[in-house]
Amino acid sequence: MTVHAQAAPAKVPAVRLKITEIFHSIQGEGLTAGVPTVFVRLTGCPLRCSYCDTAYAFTGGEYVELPAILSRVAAFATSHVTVTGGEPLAQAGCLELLSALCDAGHQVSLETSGALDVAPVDRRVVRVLDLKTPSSGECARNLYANLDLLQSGDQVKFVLTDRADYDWAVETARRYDIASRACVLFSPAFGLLDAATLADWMLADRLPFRLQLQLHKLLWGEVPGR
Ligand SMILES: C[S@@+](CC[C@H](N)C(=O)[O-])C[C@H]1O[C@@H](n2cnc3c(N)ncnc32)[C@H](O)[C@@H]1O
Ligand SMILES: Nc1nc2[nH]cc(C(=O)O)c2c(=O)[nH]1
Ligand code: SF4
Ligand SMILES: [Mg+2]
Repeated sequence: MTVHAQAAPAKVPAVRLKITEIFHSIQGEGLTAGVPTVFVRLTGCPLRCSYCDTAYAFTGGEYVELPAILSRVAAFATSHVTVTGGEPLAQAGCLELLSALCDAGHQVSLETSGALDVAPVDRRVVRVLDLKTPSSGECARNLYANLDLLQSGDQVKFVLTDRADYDWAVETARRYDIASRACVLFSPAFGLLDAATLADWMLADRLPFRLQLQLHKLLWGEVPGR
């Protein structure tokens, strides 16, 4: 009897993502501020917001395969995980990463600029959607169709630099009735808009939105990996 050599199974290339850093910190933003969290920061962003505090993630980074990312995250033994960047959705493998983190039992959130479609994001992930304000210089990139995809627990964030941004954010939140779909966060651009001034504007206008300060910067200043 002739024995035929079996063809080796085709090798499926492992998903790999370009990573700037994976670190353990206190969640500084959004509804879980204060909760110990692991951050996975993906490299690269197609936007250039004027105030961006993470320009060091635009370039560089190292490719890491998905299983290695999962074990680096697991090593921190922490339930909450935030995938951020750069713009995480700019890498196709981000979708698989998000699902794999959920499958591993983590409570996962995604920080995204709102410029890319969130439709394919795993339903188990909390979406923190930034709507870029005029002073960011990237307002034209906002994908408003994303607002129709928000689910309970999701958050919409406006980072504000001045009064014109504030007025625009109030009007935009009203026009799209965002508060009925998600928690609305108003955050001062760090060092550019005084937080107390923003708080006074919000109180004067009786806004039912949440003031968000970047807790990690109050704790440690503006340093990478925090
Ligand atoms: C660095 S971005 C990464 C995720 C995504 N690219 C985005 O813009 O949402 C994470 C969050 O930090 C916010 N952020 C960046 N620079 C900031 C600053 N100087 N002050 C306050 N928030 C800032 C962004 O608006 C965004 O909500
Ligand atoms: N501590 C801490 N909390 C954060 N929440 C969102 C962050 C981000 O850069 O997306 C961030 C960050 O960079 N550090
Ligand atoms: S989208 Fe996010 S990472 Fe990109 S420039 Fe704007 S704030 Fe920075
Ligand atoms: Mg940050």
